[in-house]
Amino acid sequence: MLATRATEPSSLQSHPSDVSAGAEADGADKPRTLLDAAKELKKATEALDARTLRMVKQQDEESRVLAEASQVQTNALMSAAEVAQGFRYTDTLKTSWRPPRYLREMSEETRAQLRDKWHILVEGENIVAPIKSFKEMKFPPPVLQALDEKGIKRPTPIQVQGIPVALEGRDMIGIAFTGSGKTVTFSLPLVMLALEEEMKLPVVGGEGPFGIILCPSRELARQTFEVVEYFCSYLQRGGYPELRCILCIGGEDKRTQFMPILQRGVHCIVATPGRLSDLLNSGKINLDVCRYICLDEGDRMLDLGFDEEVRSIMNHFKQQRQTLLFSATMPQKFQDFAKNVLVQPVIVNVGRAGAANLDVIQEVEYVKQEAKIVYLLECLQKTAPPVCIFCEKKQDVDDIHEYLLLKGVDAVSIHGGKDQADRNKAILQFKNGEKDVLIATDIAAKGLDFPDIQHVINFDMPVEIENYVHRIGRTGRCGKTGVATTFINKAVPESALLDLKHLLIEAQQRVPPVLMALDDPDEDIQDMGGVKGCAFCGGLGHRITDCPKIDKDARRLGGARKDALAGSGGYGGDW
Ligand SMILES: Nc1ncnc2c1ncn2[C@@H]1O[C@H](COP(=O)(O)OP(=O)(O)OP(=O)(O)O)[C@@H](O)[C@H]1O
Repeated sequence: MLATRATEPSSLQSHPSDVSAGAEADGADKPRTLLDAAKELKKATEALDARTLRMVKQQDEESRVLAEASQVQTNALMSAAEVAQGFRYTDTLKTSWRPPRYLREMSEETRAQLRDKWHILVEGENIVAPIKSFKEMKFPPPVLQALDEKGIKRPTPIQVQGIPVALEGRDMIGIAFTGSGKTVTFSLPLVMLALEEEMKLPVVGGEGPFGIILCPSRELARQTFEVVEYFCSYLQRGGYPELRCILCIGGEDKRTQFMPILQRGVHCIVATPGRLSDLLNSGKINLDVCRYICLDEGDRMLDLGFDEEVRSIMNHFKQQRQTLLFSATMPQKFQDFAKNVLVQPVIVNVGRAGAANLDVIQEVEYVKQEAKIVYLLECLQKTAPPVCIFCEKKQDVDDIHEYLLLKGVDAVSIHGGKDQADRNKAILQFKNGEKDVLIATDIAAKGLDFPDIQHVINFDMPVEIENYVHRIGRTGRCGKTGVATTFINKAVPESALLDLKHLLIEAQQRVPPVLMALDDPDEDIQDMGGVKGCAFCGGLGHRITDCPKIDKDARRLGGARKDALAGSGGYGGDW
């Protein structure tokens, strides 16, 4: 019995079996005594204890770091009154929308099979069946026509499940690859809610909105606003009532922006958090009848300095609202925390949150710092335009822009330091195909839908792997393929390189020798407590205790929030 038990730990650890092999070699003809077996067992147990202790310590430390880091995010989704009173809504909101009868009667087993077919993972209770066509989602004819004319014939997996969940009024966390059609998933239910309200009782001056969509950048807000307006305009042309939408973003004149519309009553608002929060606090807009809020790039919104603004917006709700969070990157633990504040939420997940879009061919090249700008020109030859170049620093954006113009490349650039008119013009020219190359900071990395980008070049590797996923996601959108090239060198922190290595492995891409040679984190630690990689940012090459993002948050919580972020050339306030 003792001898059998002694062999168990040795299969888990290399040391004990080495010892045992050594013992056999030393005295091959000596019989193994019970004392030998007991010694081996002791050694193996000690090694096992040390490993368990290390893992327990790591898990404790992770829970502590995570609890601190996530406090800001969770509270941001509740109003001050709700937090103070410990008040929770328990029932989900109801809408008049119902799926077709045959879907209502569909067995759980068939629902699960359909979800498997589309690679959709769901979590939550009483989840509506996935619906394979927009017609069966019961959109009115003008909406179906609008979709069709945009080339949107069949729903993508996130739409198949996400749209019915949102139409039913459920709180939701939607996670799907970049370019997989999340915007339509949260915009159409808002339009339908506004239409239903308007048809019940027409909006009067000063009233509304019924729903808001928050976006982390002005450019993304404008793009989403255009999508919402597009559907509303088709409805009106099709004989339905006018639905009025406004875009509330910084850097533009408020009066011309929307004052005349507010005087007539507004149905939908698309906004950046800073500007909307200002307008609410100054009493120009109210959320008295509002019952829908969607945070696009929800995780980024709450961890990049918008938490105060989001919380301040939440304070203006007078009733229960439907809350939706969408992103391509939403670490497991963020989902766990969001689940605590949403009301019976449904999580709809297509692919691992934070995974790269598989339609993007990812190439990584070692380029010395001083050679990067010259090599960039060669790299631009890889594909036809349009091409996006991303940099961490505003200064690099300006330098590359100047260099490419000198070399005769038709390029435009944007970053947070440019004035809004220049930013709008650059985006418009690039979207229209008038310019071949856009050079940008992460300001353009999230959510922007440029048609048919062929190639994304990362002039430098972002420290946060999520930014990498969003950047390369500007290409390979909605079923098309694209290429992403990333320059790396000694200046890139090892944790970023490790995250990149594991992301490439996951996406079955070629891993260059320089990344292959990196020492991986301990395997036990890599996949521990049911969390693969970092619980906070989703990076696969490090744990939360070494997360580069938490460092930034710590600085932020220390009071230097906007400055620290503004310096990065990326986020910061309402940009
Ligand atoms: N069902 C569909 N069929 C074809 N094209 C679609 C469909 N749904 C959306 N699209 C188009 O796909 C493109 C990408 O959609 P969208 O911008 O919503 O992606 P996303 O998932 O929000 O990406 P990101 O994570 O980068 O924000 C858009 O041009 C959109 O019009």
